[in-house]
Amino acid sequence: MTFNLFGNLLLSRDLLDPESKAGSEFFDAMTGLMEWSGHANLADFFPWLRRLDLQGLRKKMERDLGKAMEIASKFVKERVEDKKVTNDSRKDFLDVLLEFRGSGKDDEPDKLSERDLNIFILEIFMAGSETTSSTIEWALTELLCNPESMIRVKAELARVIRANKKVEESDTENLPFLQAVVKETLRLHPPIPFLVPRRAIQDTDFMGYHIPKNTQVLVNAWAIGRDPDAWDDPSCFMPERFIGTKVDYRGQHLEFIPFGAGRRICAGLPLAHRVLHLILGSLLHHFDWEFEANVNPASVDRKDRLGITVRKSEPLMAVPVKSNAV
Ligand code: HEM
Repeated sequence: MTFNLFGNLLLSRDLLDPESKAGSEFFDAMTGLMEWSGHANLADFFPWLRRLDLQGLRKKMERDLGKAMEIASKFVKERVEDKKVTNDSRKDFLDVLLEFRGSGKDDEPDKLSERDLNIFILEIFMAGSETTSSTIEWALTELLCNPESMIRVKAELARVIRANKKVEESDTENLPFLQAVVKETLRLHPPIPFLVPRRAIQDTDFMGYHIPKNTQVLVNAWAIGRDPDAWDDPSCFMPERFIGTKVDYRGQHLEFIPFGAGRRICAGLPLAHRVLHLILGSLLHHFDWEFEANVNPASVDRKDRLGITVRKSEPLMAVPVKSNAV
């Protein structure tokens, strides 16, 4: 669902249209890219193995990256041709990239090269789609395992969203418990648990540790979100812990950094904030949810799977039932 959402936002394309061969090939190549780029690689521990590519990861990356770049490039070329013959005033993200004009001085180009355009497109899909869908999957899993929170969030939606109405972006500010559910999900299940790796640019002494120049440093946002010095009952799903506090994920509260903090904080945070509440709110408002037969809170799989993002190891199989509230 989020892949399709970004397809529409970036390219005005329905990428999961079963009729679209390019859409499904692009989806497969991007899914592969996300899988291989997050896979544990022996060469990271034993750099002399790099040339051998024992796990075949480089080969698979090159194959899927090549395919994804080729399809993205086709989408861009089609748009450039379309713009010559149509007078469509609608603007999506690709139009904005195509119309970008820089100073051409220092490091700023006068316009984006075809390669940069393709990389922008791939980066947004990689950074935005799995992170968002994994958060929604975990939120539903936690709510199904914690029926009191499920009842409370659905009651809030039924009260705030008028009958027969859809959830709108502008409703989010009136849904404090839904916001608390999203925060609590990201506290327990940050999709990028070690953020993006940093490299020390000089020898550094920090809190009694010596960090030599060029050391790769990982920030463990997962452990920070479960630190018992910062959180009561850290492993329990309790959205109400955020009610009445100002703690949020915009990089000001360092005990809670699922989007990172500082100058490299997630560039898509404002979009993710909107999309997460809109999708989760809509799914909860319009449907009641149940586990599939033979699954219950005690038996549901709660393991993580490592890729470029961390997501549920076994996909959640939940059953939607049309809600009586709407
Ligand atoms: C639940 C949703 C998301 C989460 C949890 C998330 C999390 C993150 C994290 C942890 C980082 C690295 C920050 C750091 O190392 O300090 C990051 C970077 C980034 N994210 Fe997100 N992200 C999400 C959604 C999105 C979306 C929807 C987009 C774009 C449409 C996006 C675009 C980016 C980009 C471009 C970067 C790189 C920024 C840079 O290096 O300057 N993200 N994100």
